[in-house]
Amino acid sequence: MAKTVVIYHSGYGHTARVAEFVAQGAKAQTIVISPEGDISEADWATLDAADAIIFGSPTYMGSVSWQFKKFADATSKRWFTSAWKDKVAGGFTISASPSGDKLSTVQYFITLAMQQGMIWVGQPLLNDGTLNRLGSNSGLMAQVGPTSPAADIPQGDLDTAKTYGERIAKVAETLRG
Ligand SMILES: Cc1cc2nc3c(=O)[nH]c(=O)nc-3n(C[C@H](O)[C@H](O)[C@H](O)COP(=O)(O)O)c2cc1C
Repeated sequence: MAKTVVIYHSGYGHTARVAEFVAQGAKAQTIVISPEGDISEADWATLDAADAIIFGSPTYMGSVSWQFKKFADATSKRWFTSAWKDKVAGGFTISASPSGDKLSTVQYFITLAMQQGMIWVGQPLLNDGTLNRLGSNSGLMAQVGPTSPAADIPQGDLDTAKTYGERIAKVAETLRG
């Protein structure tokens, strides 16, 4: 079975809740980027051994959090040896505003994946008002108001997250052959 890993940073628990559902769908192991923007050597080894990596970050000021960016910069060591080439990639974000410039965050994930020679998987679900409510096809987006706790993230967004995880795991399995 293909090995899928979800790696994310979450400042206040919202991204963590979405990550839970993505990981459930993908039957993935999760790695949490610390408040200092770090992961352990064992976590790096887990990522290196993965067939698929799914990136997650809240949208902060129209991009990934600085902790996620610190992790992304640290992946440059993998870039030098094309170590992550041909791994499957995906990404998810959450923000408070309906748009909130989440697309910039997803596009950053795509750039990171392309720099690493990975194979990006988008979000093909049509917006039916519940699933893919936000109508994002580039990657997974969720949204909940600025004063709402993670428990208030709409179930449709979480179901979409699960479906996205399932899709990435399926693509990874297919490519693995
Ligand atoms: C520093 C900071 C910057 C933020 N910038 C944005 C933003 O650009 N757009 C937006 O819609 N929400 C923004 N938010 C709201 C967060 O995206 C939102 O609360 C998200 O659910 C937080 O996820 P987390 O709990 O995983 O950190 C910002 C929040 C913080 C703390």
